[in-house]
Amino acid sequence: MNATATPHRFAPTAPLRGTIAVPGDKSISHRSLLLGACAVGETHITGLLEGEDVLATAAAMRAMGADVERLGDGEWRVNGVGVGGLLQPGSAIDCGNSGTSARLLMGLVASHGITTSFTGDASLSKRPMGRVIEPLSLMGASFTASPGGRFPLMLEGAHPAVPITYRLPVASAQVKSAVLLAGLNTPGITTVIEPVPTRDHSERMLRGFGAQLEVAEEDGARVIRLTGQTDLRPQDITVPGDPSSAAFFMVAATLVEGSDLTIRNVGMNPTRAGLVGVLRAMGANIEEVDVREVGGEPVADLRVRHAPLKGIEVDPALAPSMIDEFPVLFVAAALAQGTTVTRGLEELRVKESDRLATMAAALEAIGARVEECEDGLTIHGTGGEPLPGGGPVATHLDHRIAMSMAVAGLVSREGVDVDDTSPIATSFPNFMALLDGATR
Ligand SMILES: O=C(O)C1=C[C@@H](OP(=O)(O)O)[C@@H](O)[C@H](O)C1
Ligand SMILES: C=C(OP(=O)(O)O)C(=O)O
Repeated sequence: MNATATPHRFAPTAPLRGTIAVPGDKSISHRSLLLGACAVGETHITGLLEGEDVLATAAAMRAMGADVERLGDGEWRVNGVGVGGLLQPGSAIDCGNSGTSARLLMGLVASHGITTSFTGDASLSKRPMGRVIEPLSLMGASFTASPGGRFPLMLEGAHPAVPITYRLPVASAQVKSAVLLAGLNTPGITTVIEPVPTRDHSERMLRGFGAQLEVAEEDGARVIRLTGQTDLRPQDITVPGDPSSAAFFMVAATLVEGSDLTIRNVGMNPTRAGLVGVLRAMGANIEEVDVREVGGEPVADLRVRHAPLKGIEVDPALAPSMIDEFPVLFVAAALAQGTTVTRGLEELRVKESDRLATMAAALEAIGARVEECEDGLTIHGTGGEPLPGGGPVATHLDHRIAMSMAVAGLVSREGVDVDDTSPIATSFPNFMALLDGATR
């Protein structure tokens, strides 16, 4: 457990009602700062997620010469240094708990004449970095990593870097984005081949910033070609609400009887929205109201009313479009009628915690019936009966485990003790306040 752990008991509550808005999308927030820093002139951002992960990216961009300023709630201004203009930071780049900061920043630094070390917390220091070290080494960067290709590590950027064609061996938007960001300051064309599509915010935003980027469908794969060393134009960015944060409220309102909750302004990019379809297939009542486009991303208000769920087999092909939502889906499955089977989720083992093992242990600790296999969980639901509850459940510095088990507490008999809620601040600082407000 974390030295400054903040335990909390989540007890059964009143139904979730009214209207809430979740904070800005974490992936888009990181990228707004990174790309804003690579443009010349002023990028203006509204709705930026002010979670610890994104603040780590903001601090890194400042340390490398960008002028990054908070103007108000979620409103930020970035005066960039231009493509290739990043400076040597004065000290190590601390990525905290954030895999996205770690991998995207390594990509950016890899094609600059910068030598710097990267550090992170105990969770990030266990996560694999070999997946970005490999392509960035092919581009000419050199690395001295901790055993197993882990943090802390030292990166010596290549200047000039070498353009590569890289086929992603793992479905990861972070690896794709690391190579593309390295490609920004690399002469020639950097190509990423993506056999399994992952979130496409980097491609959308690079285009929005004026990068020369083309996406083609070739032999069943997405092929992304970026021409390096062209200027980026500063942008006005409106960050939509994070569907991965909305997920906790979608599941909570579905499970708690009597709930009728509207979640405003949720990003519905098809590469992110897998959970909505899966919950609907289980019987959830989720209505998309006022579907619109905000800042180049589809957005909707979601009205979620309580509905009984039934277990299903989740198509493994959906995994990338809901990769961060599985912990809370497991909670929904634990309350469904019948069995839910998930497979193809080996990536969950290398997130902030091993999310298959952590969720299996946490759900079992509160009385759910779960079987864990190498790449998924099989969960036998209660058919709507509350789970017994109990704990304390171990969250292992993983915000999504903490929030998922908070939702489980709402539909338990005794409540659920979560050993540490402090990691919630990495992605959803006002989670507890929104939950209190919606259940009052
Ligand atoms: O690119 C991104 O912003 C992210 C990609 C995903 O990670 P992987 O690329 O490791 O799948 C996701 O789990 C993470 O929360 C954010
Ligand atoms: C996996 C996650 O984030 P990251 O990889 O940025 O730590 C997440 O937010 O669930």
